[in-house]
Amino acid sequence: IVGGTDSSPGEWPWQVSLHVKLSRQRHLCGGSIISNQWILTAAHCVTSLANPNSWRVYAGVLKQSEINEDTPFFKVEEIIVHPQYKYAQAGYDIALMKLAKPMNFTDLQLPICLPSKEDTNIFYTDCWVIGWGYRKEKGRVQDILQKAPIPLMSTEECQARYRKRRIGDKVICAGYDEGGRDACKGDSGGPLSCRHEEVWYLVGITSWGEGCARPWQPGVYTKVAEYSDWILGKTT
Ligand SMILES: Cc1c(O)cccc1C(=O)Nc1cccc2ccc(C(=N)N)cc12
Repeated sequence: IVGGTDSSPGEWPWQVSLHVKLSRQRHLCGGSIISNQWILTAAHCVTSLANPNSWRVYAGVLKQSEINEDTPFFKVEEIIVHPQYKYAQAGYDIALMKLAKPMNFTDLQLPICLPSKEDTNIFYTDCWVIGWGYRKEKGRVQDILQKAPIPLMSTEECQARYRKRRIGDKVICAGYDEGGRDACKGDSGGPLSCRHEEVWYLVGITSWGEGCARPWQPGVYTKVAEYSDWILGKTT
């Protein structure tokens, strides 16, 4: 996250850290708890490593430094990538991870609500992007989970800023024209969370952007409301 601040314990209980363990282990992406056995993330996070056994899901953590060989994690039983995904900029950047065992919910690990597909007309005004990603383009993974408030942008405004790209209706953009606050590499797969009438909704999944926090280059997020049928079809 560029231009963010430290989160507090339990502030974002649906945020998970997705680690890959090969010879070494490291944080690759964020993800969101949507039920006791399912994590929603970005397809571009998992296509690099489709083998479920290489992944470790850490829930209820605030700092990466909390994670060591003794820290409990969830194994992944199954990874489902959207069938139309090719690469992030082309959309469909969404994937599901099924945990090998259902998790117990605690104050530090809880699910976030999915928006209903009809809610495409709610205008969210209290949205935040979170993650352990870079604080600048040539950065590195951060220790303390960062948060930043980000205003949503209309598809027309977003298309006007990304003239060389096709900004479809299955993505949602968020950012500041003056730049300075945005998601970045390492935040991918994490939630764009919006609070509406005291309830938090998973409005977007961090997907891509031209650089990070550049003026006139907003962040592009998978619009979760457009995938509720797909998600429910795969998880129920
Ligand atoms: C290509 C690249 C890097 O190599 C390092 C850092 C950023 C980038 C980059 O251009 N964009 C990005 C690469 C990977 C994930 C990203 C996630 C979010 C955003 C965002 N701005 N909301 C930009 C990303």
